[in-house]
Amino acid sequence: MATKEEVEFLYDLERLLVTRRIEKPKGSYSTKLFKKGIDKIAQKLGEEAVETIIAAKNKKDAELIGETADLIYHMLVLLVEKEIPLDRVIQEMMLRSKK
Ligand SMILES: N=c1c2ncn([C@@H]3O[C@H](COP(=O)(O)OP(=O)(O)OP(=O)(O)O)[C@@H](O)[C@H]3O)c2ncn1[C@@H]1O[C@H](COP(=O)(O)O)[C@@H](O)[C@H]1O
Repeated sequence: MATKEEVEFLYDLERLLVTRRIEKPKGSYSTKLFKKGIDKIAQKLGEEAVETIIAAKNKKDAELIGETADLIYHMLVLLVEKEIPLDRVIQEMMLRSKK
């Protein structure tokens, strides 16, 4: 069972990334991505997806967890760049839920 902190973490990270996109502080990896724009962000998301698939096939759990974390982070950066709130995606998934 996830803790409240774990459940809210992605929303906290989303808020931080929105701030990074506006303020663009030096030394931030997210700033680097936002400055390069959608093509670079989409390219990184694709790379991370491929690395996740490779990790899944190699059946190394720790590696797969790490690559999935990279993938989700880059997905969030993409959504923030496109100004699509994470809520919108969650709502779409809830509409599909048969529960
Ligand atoms: N979750 C992440 C996260 N996951 C992965 N990464 C970065 O994603 C990069 C992926 O590694 P790669 O080797 O593919 O890329 P690279 O060679 O570093 O860079 P490229 O030139 O290929 O773009 C690494 O630099 C990781 O540090 C992340 N960077 C930041 N976060 C979160 O974002 C928050 C804000 O980070 P900053 O914007 O850096 O302050 C942090 O507190 C974290 O919570």
